[in-house]
Amino acid sequence: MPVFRALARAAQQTVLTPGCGCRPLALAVRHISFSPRQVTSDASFHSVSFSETDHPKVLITGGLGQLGVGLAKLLRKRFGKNNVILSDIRKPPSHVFHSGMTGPFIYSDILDYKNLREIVVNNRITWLVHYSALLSAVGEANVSLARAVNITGLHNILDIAAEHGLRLFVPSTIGAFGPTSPRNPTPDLCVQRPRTIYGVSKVHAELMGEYYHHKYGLDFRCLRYPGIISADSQPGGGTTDYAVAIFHDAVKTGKFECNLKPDTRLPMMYIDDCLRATLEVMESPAEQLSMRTYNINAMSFTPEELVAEVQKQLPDLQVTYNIDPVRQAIADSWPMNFDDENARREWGWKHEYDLPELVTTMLNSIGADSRIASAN
Ligand SMILES: NC(=O)c1ccc[n+]([C@@H]2O[C@H](COP(=O)([O-])OP(=O)(O)OC[C@H]3O[C@@H](n4cnc5c(N)ncnc54)[C@H](O)[C@@H]3O)[C@@H](O)[C@H]2O)c1
Ligand SMILES: C[C@@H](O)[C@H](N)C(=O)O
Repeated sequence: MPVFRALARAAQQTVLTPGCGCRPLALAVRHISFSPRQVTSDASFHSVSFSETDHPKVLITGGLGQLGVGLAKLLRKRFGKNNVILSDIRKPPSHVFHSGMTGPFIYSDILDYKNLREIVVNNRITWLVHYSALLSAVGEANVSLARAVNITGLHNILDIAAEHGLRLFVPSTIGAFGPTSPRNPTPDLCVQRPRTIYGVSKVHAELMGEYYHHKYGLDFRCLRYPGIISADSQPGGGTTDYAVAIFHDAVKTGKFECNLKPDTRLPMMYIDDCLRATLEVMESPAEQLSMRTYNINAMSFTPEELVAEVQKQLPDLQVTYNIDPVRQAIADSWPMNFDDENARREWGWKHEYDLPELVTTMLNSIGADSRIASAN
């Protein structure tokens, strides 16, 4: 048996404790002995091949967060509902779980390497969208968990993707930049010295993905998302969450308490643009991509500019400010405007929602939802 297959087999026997990610020795053994390039170049090991015309079989990790269900919906429309598997460690709401309506959901902890591999093999996965993460504010409140999920979890994902020849999407963020980066605008390539565990883990993800691409040929693709604004799903504990909360509070109570200063400028995007960008970069021919990590942007605003736009439609909205020092310090270190000209030029990125369009869409959607709720 060739040495690399013996090593790969030994690697397969390394089982990580679910939810723990704290067995450095086991990890070290796997990472020293396991070489994705050797395994993927072994045709008998990497036995399943797909023709160009096959639909991808997609696994989304961390799929019950703000973005995953929306992405699954978009991809299922495109590739068929059974070709997109949503996974998470949380219990799915019934409309997500009942596959007759939507598509498959399974439990998957990204810290459990063996379970991840089983899912990829048993379902013949070809694309992996890795959404599991702890966001900026939650990460600062629980650094060791953020380190495990965002860094150890990413290592598992990279190895699985390289081992099975997957196309891998990992989102990065405006939070991958820090106070020494140019902030207005922030280009794709510049100093990246973030001051949060979230930002550090995302720079690590960008660099590891690019390294695996160059060293092992991994088809790694990454977009740095701005703050994402959605009506149907709640944000998971980030610095930009205020820009979602304002719409719900404005419709339900007519009052909003903002946790960032009125002049804090951050790049933002409506969820439909974000998910479409993700599909577009995943479908782009490799020769169109001169880089593996791109900034994308749509708009940039401050709380007071957002409030003014919402008040055009809800003039009675009352806003107060009660600053959260943790979130404010994070926001003050992040880009104010994002330069995404490489994405626009190379693979045709174009946003559809600007600030007025965003506000109208959010208020219509939340207003309609609450009218339906009160009628019921
Ligand atoms: N939402 C945004 O504004 C935004 C902006 C930039 C980048 N991103 C990135 O996009 C991705 C998705 O973001 P989101 O807003 O949906 O995040 P979210 O916090 O709403 O959801 C993350 C999901 O990860 C899951 N998760 C946590 N630990 C896990 C584990 N051990 N195994 C499997 N799943 C686990 C959680 O249960 C949760 O459902 C993240 O990587 C995030 O960094 C999001
Ligand atoms: C910007 C993004 O990464 C996330 N919404 C956060 O604030 O943490």
